[in-house]
Amino acid sequence: MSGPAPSPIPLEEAWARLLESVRPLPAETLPVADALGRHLAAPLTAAATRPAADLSAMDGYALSGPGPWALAGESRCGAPFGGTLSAGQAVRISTGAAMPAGADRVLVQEEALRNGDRLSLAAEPPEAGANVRRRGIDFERGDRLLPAGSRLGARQVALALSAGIARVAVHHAPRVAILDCGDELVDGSVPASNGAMLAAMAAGLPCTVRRIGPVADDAGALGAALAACADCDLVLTSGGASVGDHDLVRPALEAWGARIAFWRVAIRPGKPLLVARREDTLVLGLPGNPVSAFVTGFLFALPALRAMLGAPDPLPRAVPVPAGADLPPGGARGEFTRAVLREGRADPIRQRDSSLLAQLARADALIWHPPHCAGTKGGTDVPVYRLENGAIA
Ligand SMILES: Nc1nc2c(c(=O)[nH]1)N[C@H]1C(S)=C(S)[C@@H](COP(=O)(O)OP(=O)(O)OC[C@H]3O[C@@H](n4cnc5c(N)ncnc54)[C@H](O)[C@@H]3O)O[C@H]1N2
Ligand code: MOO
Repeated sequence: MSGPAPSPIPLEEAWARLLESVRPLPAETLPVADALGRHLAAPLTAAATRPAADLSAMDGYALSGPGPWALAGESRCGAPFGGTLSAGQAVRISTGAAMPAGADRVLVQEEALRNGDRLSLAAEPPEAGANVRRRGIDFERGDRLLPAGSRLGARQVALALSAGIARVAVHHAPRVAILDCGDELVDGSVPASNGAMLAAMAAGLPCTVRRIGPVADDAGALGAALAACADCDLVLTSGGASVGDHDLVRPALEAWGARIAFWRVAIRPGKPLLVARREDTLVLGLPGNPVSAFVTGFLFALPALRAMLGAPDPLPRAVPVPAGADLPPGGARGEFTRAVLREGRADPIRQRDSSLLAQLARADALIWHPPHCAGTKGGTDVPVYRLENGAIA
């Protein structure tokens, strides 16, 4: 790609082209507890039935037939009652303990009158099946529990372990390199905060991160830094992505043999975003302005990582939230306005300069204002991306 800078492409097109450029990484098999945050490479199928037997849902007495009853023993978790009850017999039972053969209901202990080994009712008799969890009501062995692509969070880890699954096939964790680019970062006159910020954003996902640089605005230095990233799945650069004389990321990528998928997106902040691929390495050239680096990291780098991890739906999701104030009509670029969520509204932050970290740090959402949209009255629902969790539930 050479000559004048191309026209920025719409956000939706940029997202589509990004997702075309990313494939889930190959699968590996891991112990379930080590697979936290990974996405399944194959469906999860129950290897056991849960509950494995009929269980009591309450502490009380398992009953056989009408009362009064004679106590015949106890069923505890891990120590079930071995015999079979006949009508007029009961056993003391704990929550989660196996129902004895011959019993069909549980009387909760608060509704029982006990006199030695004799048991009678203090209230209405329980109906047949009362307070019993039937075998297999959660799932049966062989049931399809989760489809391929599901993310293993805390609840899914618990489900897999409960279903008797010790190891799972998941997509590999991406290897990420993060490069800070700019002479002012090398000489220390500007702290290289973008790299640390992007590494912190990536840390919410399973991946390994290598920080490189700061790298000088110099074709040789950039080329050497990129060459050190050839084994990575994702390379994030920040800075040097625009059109100035010292914005060398694009030519350095081309010299390295990368193919540019697109450069420049019609969003503010974040217009200079560049996406390229070299063999199995995806490169996202993020703009240097800190808010631009954050917004493009949020909108493109986190989704790219999620897609590599095998997420079927890796893009952030907007939710409708009433705008806390009037918003002006949209321009040629769609605008991601930093906002503070307060009392169910998204209060826009007025300052738009993409270098302002103090405003970014107090924001907890982005309001999306599409290109050329009409002005919006305060109180009207607008699409809002929550910043926590990368806007993924
Ligand atoms: N003539 C034009 N100029 C600019 C355009 C344009 O279209 N035409 N686009 C503007 C937009 S929009 C953005 S955003 C910036 C992005 O520029 P670069 O990606 O080339 O970034 P730099 O020029 O290298 O740096 C910009 C700014 O950010 C600071 N920076 C850079 N890296 C870091 C880092 N790792 N940590 C903290 N801060 C960093 C750098 O010191 C600069 O202040 O271009 C506009 N210009
Ligand atoms: O797009 Mo730049 O990111 O506006 O400042």
